[in-house]
Order: sequence, then C-alpha cells, then structure tokens
Amino acid sequence: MLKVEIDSFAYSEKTILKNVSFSLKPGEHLSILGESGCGKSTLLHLVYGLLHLENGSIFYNEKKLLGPTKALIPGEPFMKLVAQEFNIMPFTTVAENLGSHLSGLDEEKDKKRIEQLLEVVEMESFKNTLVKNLSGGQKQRVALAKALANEPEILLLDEPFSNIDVFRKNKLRRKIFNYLKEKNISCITATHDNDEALSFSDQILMLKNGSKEMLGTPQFIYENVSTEYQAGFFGEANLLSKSLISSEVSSEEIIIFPHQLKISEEKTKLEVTVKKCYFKGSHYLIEADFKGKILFFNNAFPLKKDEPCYLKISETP
Ligand SMILES: Nc1ncnc2c1ncn2[C@@H]1O[C@H](COP(=O)(O)OP(=O)(O)OP(=O)(O)O)[C@@H](O)[C@H]1O
Repeated sequence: MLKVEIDSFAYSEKTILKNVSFSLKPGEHLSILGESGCGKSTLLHLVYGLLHLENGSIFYNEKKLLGPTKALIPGEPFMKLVAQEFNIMPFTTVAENLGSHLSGLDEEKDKKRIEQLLEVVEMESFKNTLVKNLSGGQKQRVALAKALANEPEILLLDEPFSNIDVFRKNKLRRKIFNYLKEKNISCITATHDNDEALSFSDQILMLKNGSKEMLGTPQFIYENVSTEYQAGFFGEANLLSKSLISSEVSSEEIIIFPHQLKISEEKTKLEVTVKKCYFKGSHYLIEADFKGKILFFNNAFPLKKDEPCYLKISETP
C-alpha cells in the first residue's frame, strides 16, 4: 500500500502543494484531476522520488521512501513514471527500445515479452521503425510499453493519452487499464480528462491551487460537486439557487448539470430564452438566458433562437 502525506512542497518560496494526502492499495487506480499548473506533475515527481519532500512523508508497504537526497539513482525501482517529456531513445527501433528494459538473459523470453508489450499498446506494425520517425502519439505508446516492460508495482502516468487521437484513445485506455488490473499494478494518472477519470479510476483526487479539493470514488465526486470549479471538470454546469427548482425557500446554491434540466409544459420559476443550440450527436446542448445569466440544458431537438421556455428538474440532483 502506498501512503502519501504532503504537508507542503515548494520549489522555491511559493508553495505548490499543501495538505494533500491519499493512499493507494495494490491494483488500485487513482486519477489526479486539476487545472493546468495546479501541481499534478509535481505530485507525481514527489511520489516517484525525483523531488525531495521536506514537509510530509511517503510510505510504501511500511517503508519510508527517502527521495533524491538519499538515493543514488533518483526514482524508486518498483515504480515507473511516464512523464510528459517521455524518455525514449530516438535512434533505435521500437523493439530495441523495449528490449533495453528487459533482462537480456533469455532472448526467446524477451522476444515474446516485446511482442506482448507491442500488442498492449497496439504498435505491432512499428516494431522495426526508428523511434525518431514516429508521431507524438506513437512515441507516447512506446513510452507506455517501456514503463510496463518490467511489470512495476506502481505506474505513474502524466497525461498518458494526451497525444493520442480519440479513435484510438478509447480502445487503448480500456486495454491498458484492464492490463494493469489484471497484473495488479497500482496506477496514478495526472489528467485533465474527466471521462478518463470517471470511467477508469477507483479514486479521484481533485486538486485546486495545489490543495486537495475532493477525494473519493468517481461516483462520489460526480454526485457531490458543489462549486463551479468542481463542476467545471464535467462539462457545462449551472449554479442555481435551490429555491428556483424546488418548493423549498432557500438561499443555498447548487450545481445542476444540463442533463438534469428539461422543458416543462407548465409555468415554472425558471423561465429562459434560447440563445444557441450546439449539436452533441445524441442530443443538443441549449444555451439560454435566465435573467441575464447563461444557463445550459439538454434537449432532444434544436430550439429556435429567442424562443421562451420553462425548465424543470428532470431528475433529483
Ligand atoms: N522545476 C520547477 N521549478 C519551479 N517551479 C516549477 C517547476 N516545475 C513546475 N513548477 C511550477 O509548479 C506549479 C505546478 O506545476 P505542475 O507542472 O506540477 O502542474 P500541472 O498541474 O502538472 O500542470 P499541467 O496540467 O499544465 O501539466 C506551476 O506553477 C509551475 O510553474
């Protein structure tokens, strides 16, 4: 079990991370979700042991990880980090890159392992291609395969699919995260991608300005968003007074997602005017004006600009 407790961390004067703690069981997947610059990569680098943590501690199976000041080679041997600037050798082939991380003692065994790794990242046909001739997304897949070569106990992935097209990304994510579960490899991913965090992780750690904003299962996080920052990770969201959508008299404001609102045949307190319609494939996202404030809701078909309509809650928020 990995146990991370960061009281504070700074590169120089400015504190980058403050009061961030979590633990991770074998085979568990934690996604770190946060806006750009909030400290996601820094957190991964601290866990991996590239940065020294003065205020806090990181334990793995009761052993305290000492960080770069005490280790001869930075980075823990049972962990692998796939950083944003991936470390692959440009003038060797894909297969040679993967082979460089295997034992070299049993040629047949290594060959089989290389085939298996290439299959996991769907790079079989690039086996003999020089890495320098690959696209950004292909290099990212080689870096992933290389990190898996020695079956680490913990894999740290910094924006692992950022260069990979949507078509391949979905399949590849399913394949890699299923592979990690099968092998009981724990995984921490830094991501901006809410879909990835919701679909694949066991826990989500949401950061805001380097501090823990929320921590819990994807279901817990989604059902408990209460601020615009938190909701912002899950698409358009509306911050509405509770009294507008219920009979309750309350000054409390709550987050309502577009799919939680629908058109009402009867008059309601939410009288809006349609401004724009965005086609989303399965539905339309309607942008509307409510007393000078922008509000979003989903509808099965487009609506005319300036059309007035009433909205109600389509499910309990
Ligand atoms: N080596 C460094 N020295 C000083 N400051 C740094 C260093 N690396 C990062 N920072 C600063 O620390 C803060 C957090 O950076 P970090 O890269 O951890 O954010 P991030 O959440 O991973 O961002 P992104 O999503 O854009 O990759 C930023 O303000 C950044 O400028």
